[in-house]
Amino acid sequence: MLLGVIADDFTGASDIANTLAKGLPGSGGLATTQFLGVPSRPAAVDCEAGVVSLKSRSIPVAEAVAQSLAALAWLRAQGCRQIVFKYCSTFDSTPAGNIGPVGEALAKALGAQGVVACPAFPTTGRTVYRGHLFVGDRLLNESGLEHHPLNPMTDADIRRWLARQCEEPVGLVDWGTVRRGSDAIRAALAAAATRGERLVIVDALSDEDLVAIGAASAEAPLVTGGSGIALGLPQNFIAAGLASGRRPAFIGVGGPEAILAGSCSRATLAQIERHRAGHPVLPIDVDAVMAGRVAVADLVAFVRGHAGRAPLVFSSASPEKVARLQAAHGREAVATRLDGLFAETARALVAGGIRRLVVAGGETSGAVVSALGLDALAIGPEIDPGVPALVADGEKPLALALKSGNFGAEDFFSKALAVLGGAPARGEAA
Ligand SMILES: Nc1ncnc2c1ncn2[C@@H]1O[C@H](COP(=O)(O)OP(=O)(O)O)[C@@H](O)[C@H]1O
Ligand SMILES: O=C(O)[C@@H](O)C(=O)COP(=O)(O)O
Repeated sequence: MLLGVIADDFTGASDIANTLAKGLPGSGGLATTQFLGVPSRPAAVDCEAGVVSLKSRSIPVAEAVAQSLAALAWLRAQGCRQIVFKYCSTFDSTPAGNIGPVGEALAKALGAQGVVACPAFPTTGRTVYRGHLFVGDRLLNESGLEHHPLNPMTDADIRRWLARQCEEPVGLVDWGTVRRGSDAIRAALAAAATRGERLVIVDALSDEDLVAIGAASAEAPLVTGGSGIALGLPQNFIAAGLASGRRPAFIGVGGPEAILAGSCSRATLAQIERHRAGHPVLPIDVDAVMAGRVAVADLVAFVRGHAGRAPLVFSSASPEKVARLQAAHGREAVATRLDGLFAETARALVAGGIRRLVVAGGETSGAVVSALGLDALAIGPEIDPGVPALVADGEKPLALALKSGNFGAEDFFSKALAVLGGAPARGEAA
């Protein structure tokens, strides 16, 4: 394995796996596998990039650090020459962590200083300018992310936000330097390292900026960021003759389908509205769940009763409703209960024959995929930016889409089911 990624949630892991598998147009990507948790056995010999998916974004700092270091140890044992720490393009974290502590721990373990920290993902509207993160034309803290159920993002100055999580000074490479290209970026990172800056926010406004940052990082033991930070990395290995850039063929999976949504993001709410116009949907009554009046069997019965019509079950709700539910039942308690409900429902559905499963939400996807007991996923074509089709091999293959809350066009759900079934994806000839 050439490149190892430690991702702090499962949707984020498939997002960066997609970037690495795709590579740059014309030059190809790396043969990439998404692992679910730290594997207990070696990777296949033909795996060039391995993405270890953790569920470490919103857990206590010490646990996140320990899990990330365990992932690092496994990736190094597979021979990785470079490590990426993947976090959210909207920098989801609390002032207590976990991006800073995990980033610093990995950097110390690898002896790295002046480490890139760049969540930019311009295709989905995330850009970084003078250390401030924008979502579209809004600052992060006015983008809707300030209402996130677990990690409300209330400061767009991510250098300041990261510094609150870090023990060591946080640097900045501004866009004026980035636009001068990879040599200038490399020199600025080296200067940051000599000043004792362990993590360095790097501005990026476009894919060209990210490719330049990737080229500047060819020899870096560690880079950190959103999936955009991986845009230029496969090319470093291909240019060095270490990888071929060829992509394995994707074979879709037919059979019964279900959609589960626990994300409360704006994008997911809009996708639910679009889907409910033509398909059966079951909104979950969260108060009833908390009172024990709604259970797995109710959700499973709904999906089975609407087989073949792309049934959707969702707990997603507006910020006002989420705030009311959290005040009534407790933030953690609601999230734990709902994540558990989706996980058990998915397990029952797959045991009952579901072969195509779409899940919306990072925490939700982590809970679902963990419950399914899968250990590795092959990366298929991109459904929408940041969301690939995934296939778990086995006696009966299972096709999955794990959608980050904020990703995907309004017609995402039905499009995802079609691509999982083998229909042509974005940019592919019919
Ligand atoms: N109606 C609701 N009220 C409160 N919390 C909810 C509700 N629905 C889902 N949640 C919780 O909110 C969290 C959403 O996070 P996640 O699944 O990561 O979505 P996203 O990808 O949008 O961040 C989950 O832990 C989920 O259980
Ligand atoms: O970087 C991103 O935006 C995504 O890959 C991601 O991590 C999103 O997380 P969720 O919104 O929790 O799915």
